[in-house]
Amino acid sequence: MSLLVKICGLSTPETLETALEAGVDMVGFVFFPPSPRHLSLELGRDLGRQVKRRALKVALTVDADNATLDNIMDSLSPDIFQLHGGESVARLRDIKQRFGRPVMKAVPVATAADLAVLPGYAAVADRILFDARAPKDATRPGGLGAPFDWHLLEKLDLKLPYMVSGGLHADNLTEALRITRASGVDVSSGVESVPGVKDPEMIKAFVRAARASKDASQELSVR
Ligand SMILES: O=C(O)c1ccccc1NCC(=O)[C@H](O)[C@H](O)COP(=O)(O)O
Repeated sequence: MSLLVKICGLSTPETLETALEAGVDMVGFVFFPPSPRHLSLELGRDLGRQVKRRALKVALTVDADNATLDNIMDSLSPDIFQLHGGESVARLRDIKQRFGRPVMKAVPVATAADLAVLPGYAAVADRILFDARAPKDATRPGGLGAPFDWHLLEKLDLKLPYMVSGGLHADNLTEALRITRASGVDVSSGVESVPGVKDPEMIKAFVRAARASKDASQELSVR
C-alpha cells in the first residue's frame, strides 16, 4: 500500500495548490484560534472548495464543541476530523455518530506509558496519529516541530492504520518510517519558513522524500 502523505496547517490558496499539485493525499486545516495556522470559517470554505476532491480534507480541532464542529461541517465539509485535544473515547463515538465522518485521533507521545490509551481509542477511531507530546506550558498541543522517540513505536502491534508526525522534515522522514512502520506521515512545521508560513519548495521536497521513502526503507530492511 502506498504511503499516505498529509500536509497540515495549510492557510493560503498558493501553498494549498502546491501541496495538491505535489500529489499529497490529505490536506489539513487548523481550526484552533491560538494557532498561527488557524483559519476563519470563510477561509476554510474557500480553501475547501479549491481542493476539488484532489485530496482528502482534514479538519483539525482541539476539544471543539458541537456548535464549532457544525460550523466547520458547513464551511469546509471535511472528509475526516483530526481530534487533537483530550477527547475521550465516548466523545469520539459521539462525533462519529453525529457528523458521519471518520475520525483520526492524535495521541501525544513522550513515554511508553502514553500508549496505554490505544486499546480504548482503537475501538472507535478510524486512524491514529502519533505526535510528540507538547510541553505543559505550550500554547497548542501540536504543530510545534518537535519529534518524539520513534523507538517507542518499534514494537507496536496496532490493528488500526496509523500515521506519524511531530518534527518531521524531508531529511528525517525515511528514518521515522523505518522505525515506526507507519502507513503515513504528517508535517506542518517542517515545511514552513516560520511558524504559520508554508514554503512551497519545502512542501515539494517533503512530498518527494516521502514518495522515495518507501523504496529506501525496503532497501534498508533487506540489507
Ligand atoms: O498546527 C497547529 O498549530 C496545531 C494546533 C493545535 C493542535 C495541533 C496542531 N498541529 C498539528 C499538526 O500540524 C500535525 O498534526 C503534527 O502535530 C505535526 O506538527 P509539526 O511537528 O509542526 O510538523
